[in-house]
Amino acid sequence: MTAQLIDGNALSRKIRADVSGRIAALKASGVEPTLAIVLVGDDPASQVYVKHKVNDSSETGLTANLERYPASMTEADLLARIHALNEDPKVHGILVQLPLPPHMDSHRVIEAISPAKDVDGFHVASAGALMVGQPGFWPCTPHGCMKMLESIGYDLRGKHAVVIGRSNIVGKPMAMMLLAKNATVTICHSATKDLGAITRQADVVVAAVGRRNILTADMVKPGAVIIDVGMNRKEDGKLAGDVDFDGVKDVASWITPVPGGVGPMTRAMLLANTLEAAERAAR
Ligand SMILES: NC(=O)C1=CN([C@@H]2O[C@H](COP(=O)(O)OP(=O)(O)OC[C@H]3O[C@@H](n4cnc5c(N)ncnc54)[C@H](OP(=O)(O)O)[C@@H]3O)[C@@H](O)[C@H]2O)C=CC1
Ligand SMILES: Nc1nc(=O)c2c([nH]1)NC[C@@H]1CN(c3ccc(C(=O)N[C@@H](CCC(=O)O)C(=O)O)cc3)C=[N+]21
Repeated sequence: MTAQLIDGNALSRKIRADVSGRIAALKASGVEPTLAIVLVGDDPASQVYVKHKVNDSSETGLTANLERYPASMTEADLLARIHALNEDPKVHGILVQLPLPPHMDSHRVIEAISPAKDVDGFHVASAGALMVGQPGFWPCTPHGCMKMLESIGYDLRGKHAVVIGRSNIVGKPMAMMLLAKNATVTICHSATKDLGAITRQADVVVAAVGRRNILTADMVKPGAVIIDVGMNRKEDGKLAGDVDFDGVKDVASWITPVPGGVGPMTRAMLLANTLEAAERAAR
């Protein structure tokens, strides 16, 4: 069996086109949807990601204001800047690129963002809203994964979904979203014993660890759907996910590639969340 590809580039293009149309409508009513992107320090990967986000924004008609600060910036100064952005009615979304320099407390920084502008969905209020099923911003990566499952018409009800990884920004919210769609959810992490015994029972596996080949063909039930969130650099500098793609594609029914899978979807959902923030502010 050879799995079909869930093409994140193609799906994100559709979502961006839809977002783009809604942005144009909002602009026609006099509102300029605006995202503030705050980058502290000079982490090379963060620079690349932020550049992507700025390009995505301008392509869809969103105004992205990139603010760059030196790694030496104090946490107090960053918090003051966030408070100013919270108060600024022209700014609808605030994204503070992670990781922050080690002398800063990321939790404290994220909690400073107004939940109404938390387009990353990282604030505790956003996490709580997701958990209890109230409206709020959903973290972009797991939300993008749900859109990918939706795009293949996959009905999660009663299915066993296994999430590998339990971070606050990917694994845990992913599990909540799958649960909300009536899947039976298992969350695995670094203390999980015999990961393969669990993943072999899965109808859907979401791998979000950050380690290559965490999921190999022998760990996959024939016909399973595989979502690969991982982003790793190979020795040759190329990107690879957490899944042994070449092996698993012969067992799975659907699989997401890396690159061109979850990554572009994460970026599309950021645009969608920012538009949503602007639409709410306009109401
Ligand atoms: N494509 C995209 O848009 C995005 C991709 N990513 C990528 O996704 C990956 C995960 O990101 P993130 O959630 O932030 O990472 P974290 O490092 O915060 O979390 C990794 C998780 O993997 C678990 N883990 C580690 N080793 C194992 C193991 N051997 N078996 C099972 N579980 C294990 C950890 O367990 P424990 O909790 O016990 O330590 C932890 O819960 C990374 O590669 C990251 O680059 C992230 C965000 C967006
Ligand atoms: N506040 C904050 N919000 C984030 O959402 C956030 C963050 N900080 N810090 C870092 C992680 C990582 N992340 C990615 C998003 C898209 C791709 C992506 O588009 N990847 C492309 C390839 C990009 C390339 O070529 O390097 C792909 O998979 O096809 C990757 C990684 C968002 N993150």
